[in-house]
Amino acid sequence: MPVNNPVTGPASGNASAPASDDGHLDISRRRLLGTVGAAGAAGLVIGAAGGAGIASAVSGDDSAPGAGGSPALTSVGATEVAFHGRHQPGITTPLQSRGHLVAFDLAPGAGRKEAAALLRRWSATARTLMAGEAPSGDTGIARDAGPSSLTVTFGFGRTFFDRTGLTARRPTQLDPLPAFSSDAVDPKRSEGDLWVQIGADDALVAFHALRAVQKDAGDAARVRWQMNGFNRSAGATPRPMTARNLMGQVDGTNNPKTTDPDFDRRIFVPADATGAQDWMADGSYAVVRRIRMLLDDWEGLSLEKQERVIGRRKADGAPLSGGSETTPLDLDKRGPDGKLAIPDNAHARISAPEQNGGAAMLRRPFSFHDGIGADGTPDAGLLFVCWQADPLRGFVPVQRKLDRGDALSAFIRHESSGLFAAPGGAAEGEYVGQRLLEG
Ligand SMILES: C=CC1=C(C)c2cc3[nH]c(cc4nc(cc5[nH]c(cc1n2)c(C)c5CCC(=O)O)C(CCC(=O)O)=C4C)c(C)c3C=C
Ligand SMILES: [Fe+2]
Repeated sequence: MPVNNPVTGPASGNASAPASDDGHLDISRRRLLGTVGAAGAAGLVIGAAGGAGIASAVSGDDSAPGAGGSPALTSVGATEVAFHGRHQPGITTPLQSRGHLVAFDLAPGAGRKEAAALLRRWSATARTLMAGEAPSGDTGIARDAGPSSLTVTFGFGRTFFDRTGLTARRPTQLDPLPAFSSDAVDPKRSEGDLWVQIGADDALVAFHALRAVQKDAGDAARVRWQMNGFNRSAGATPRPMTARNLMGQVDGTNNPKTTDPDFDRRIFVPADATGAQDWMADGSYAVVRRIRMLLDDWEGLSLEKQERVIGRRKADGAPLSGGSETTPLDLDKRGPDGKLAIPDNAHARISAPEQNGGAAMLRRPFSFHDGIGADGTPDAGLLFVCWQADPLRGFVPVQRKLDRGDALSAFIRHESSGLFAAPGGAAEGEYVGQRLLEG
């Protein structure tokens, strides 16, 4: 499958079945949603052509295109991400074009037992849907579509541990994020006992998963907040390119790459983690921020000023110090006028790891647009999701620095915030979080 997110590069293993490095199953023999009904029909089976991930119908005569059966899936629908693996899916998976973020609070009276049953249900549903199969009693929303790179990722918020009697197993990494001076955070749309991130390359597949997750919650948990996001569709550009955000910037260039020697150390909790975070082995911490963009103000800036706010060219994302998109920033370079080529308050300079004691995170955002306000301004921006082995060595130092002097601050507003511990991936026969809930 063409990767629409070169920033994350080839991702680390996430498949127990034959899979590529990024957890996409190259050879998929799954029943399509809608073909597996109550009758358990011998449904259409797809096979993704090795490597390219292009689907072709191989089930039998009546499934061939034009023969009265369903036509082959397109490449977008055919791509499957493995549920089981060392890490949860949806962390190093290439950005999908649709996303839903949803936080739940456990219902009054629900404790560890109910939470364990819920995670077991959610994991079974995620596994089924990610394989392109239909759960029993399915809504049919995603009928006819393939897995479409669906990922479902689960995390635990700070408050989960007191509610389930697991306070002793709460890692210090879940301590509240510090308050930042530019925060305008709405507590009702922040945090939560449990968090689910859904991503897919098809809007109906993504919504289908959201409904399934909500239904599975049953009496055990209630939705606290929910947000919808999007990214560019796979195949929209002539070649795979780094995503753009709603300010029009190329966004994601300097993300850590899975091929970096220190990638795992920066993004994932070590496999031999001990103490209160032993259950977080191979997991990662997600910081989630709904960041509103003040687009009228931003779009009022000249191109030159916009580029100086970020420190990169808008057209191709190249640093203002020269080169192409992937050329490293030259933070010392000065122009003929003696001024720094990348201004001292440019976002890319301030957030660079070398300016923050090596602090790094894997940014994996979705854009959002929730309509136009009475004042005519779009309620739009970035659902900023970043992953790291420890927020105190990732998001926190960088945001502290940005808070003090980022030229971008005048054009954005952090409106909600969450910090969640996403445990390692579930092995076959396990559910996500089992080591915490049954350990
Ligand atoms: C605290 C972390 C960060 C927040 C919050 C944040 C918000 C934010 N960023 C952009 C646009 C861009 N960010 C870019 C780079 C970049 N941003 C962060 C961190 C936060 N951004 C980091 C760590 C980096 C990489 C720095 C580096 O290593 O050089 C860029 C440049 C291209 C790129 O490397 O991705 C853009 C563009 C927006 C619009 C935004 C809030 C809405
Ligand atoms: Fe940024």
